[in-house]
Amino acid sequence: MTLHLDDIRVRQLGECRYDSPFSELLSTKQTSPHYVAEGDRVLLEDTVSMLAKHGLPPGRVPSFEAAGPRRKIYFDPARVTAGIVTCGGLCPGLNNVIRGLVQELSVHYGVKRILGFRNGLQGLTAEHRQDTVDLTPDSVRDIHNAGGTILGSSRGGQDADEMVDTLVLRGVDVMFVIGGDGGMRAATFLSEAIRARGLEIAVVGVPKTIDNDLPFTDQSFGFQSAFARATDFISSVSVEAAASPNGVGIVKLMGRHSGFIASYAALAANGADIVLIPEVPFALGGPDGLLAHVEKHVRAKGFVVIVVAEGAGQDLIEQYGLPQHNGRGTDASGNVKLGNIGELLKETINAHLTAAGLTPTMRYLDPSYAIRSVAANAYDSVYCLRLAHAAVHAAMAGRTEVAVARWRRRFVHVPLSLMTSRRNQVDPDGDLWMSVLETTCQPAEFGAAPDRDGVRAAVFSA
Ligand SMILES: Nc1ncnc2c1ncn2[C@@H]1O[C@H](COP(=O)(O)OP(=O)(O)OP(=O)(O)O)[C@@H](O)[C@H]1O
Ligand SMILES: O=P(O)(O)OC[C@H]1O[C@](O)(CO)[C@@H](O)[C@@H]1O
Ligand SMILES: [Mg+2]
Repeated sequence: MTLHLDDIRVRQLGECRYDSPFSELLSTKQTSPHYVAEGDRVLLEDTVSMLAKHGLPPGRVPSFEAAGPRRKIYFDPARVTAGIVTCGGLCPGLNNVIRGLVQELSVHYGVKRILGFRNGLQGLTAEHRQDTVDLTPDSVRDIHNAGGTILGSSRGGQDADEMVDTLVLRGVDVMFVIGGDGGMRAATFLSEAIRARGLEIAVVGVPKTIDNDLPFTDQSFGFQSAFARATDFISSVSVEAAASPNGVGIVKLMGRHSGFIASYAALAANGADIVLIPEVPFALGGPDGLLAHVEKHVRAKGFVVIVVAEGAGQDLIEQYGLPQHNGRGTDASGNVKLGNIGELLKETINAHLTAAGLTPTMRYLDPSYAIRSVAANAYDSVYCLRLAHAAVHAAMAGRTEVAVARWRRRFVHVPLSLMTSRRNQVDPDGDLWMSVLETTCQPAEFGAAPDRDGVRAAVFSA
């Protein structure tokens, strides 16, 4: 996907006429290696060859608006009501973001009224719109020590116009939507409905997802905490497998379409022999297939450790005739329900090794929600706080239809439409997957996987 400068421009509600509480602090600031001045921009691409390909002068090269406080702001803080909602699956750091938003809005900008909408976007429906929580620095003081979200979250569709009615009826001027790809999509539709009515309500997204499947952000918040927890399960399974006759350790980790958690956790544990992700199709049978490799490991060292992302090998489930493990339909948000690749691996490996005279000891763990319900670690806590600060600055400066993100280590404004324009996935030709291959010593491909080219084309055409 080729992006041009105009695709990356951020919408602004109007001229910034009020002095920002940060104007004095900003008076001497200019771009340095550690700061991007508000008039400067952050490059989309970061290699010489990618920049050269544009053949454009620096001012025309695709770049993001820098996040951060402005000298002048759009809203008069004394008259602002802010709204906050968390939606989709849980993610470490949701409470940290809520706390950061509330503190920044109250303490620095002097915003008096902050409404927390409950249970995701459901909280913005007509039925639930009055059931809000008043958020104050006192009420959020200790929430960052816990996982989950004090506001609750949910999946399921809502009508954009009904949500706009809620914002109008509750007097919300700036709305913060903390969500994943679905949440960012919903925020986009909400913004469009606001624009269609000519309302001056800023919508700012804070992208979250443990899957790290959102584009234009180095890593989504909570991802590090989640994969750190996942690492513990790989270590446990490795210990068990190594101590068992013909031990087979399998850990199935979240990651519907993107194998980042499986890849990073496997690198962190540095004990996996095989990592399977949705982006790299694989074959089970045949001389180079997965089963033959599993057997090789068990014969050579007595055990094998496999880390599998839940979205890996979905094409195999039907093919291997295990209908009980097939996915069925979609969830309330329209996300595809996946088949259980962990169960398929367990059954086929068990059958294969038994037939080969190596009756296995199966050690299978599916930590599932255990990795995303944890509190944010120290890294994510800092990250969440800084994202929250950036989101408040953006909203108060009248930026809208925008998400805040960290891009190439700088905080930037990304148009919401870009946040949902494609999915972030592990590139089988990229350096992360290369590190996985270097670490596990697994082959680049297991056998002649069905539709390898089709899967790759669909994933990496973006
Ligand atoms: N295309 C869409 N249009 C309008 N609303 C949507 C759309 N997709 C998702 N949403 C809404 O956004 C909310 C969150 O979406 P979803 O449940 O997919 O989680 P998410 O934000 O993608 O987070 P995660 O993937 O981390 O669990 C849901 O309430 C859902 O109805
Ligand atoms: O059961 P739920 O809440 O739909 O969550 C499961 C899904 O959510 C995700 O963690 C994304 O939030 C996926 O990796 C996972 O499949
Ligand atoms: Mg999602």
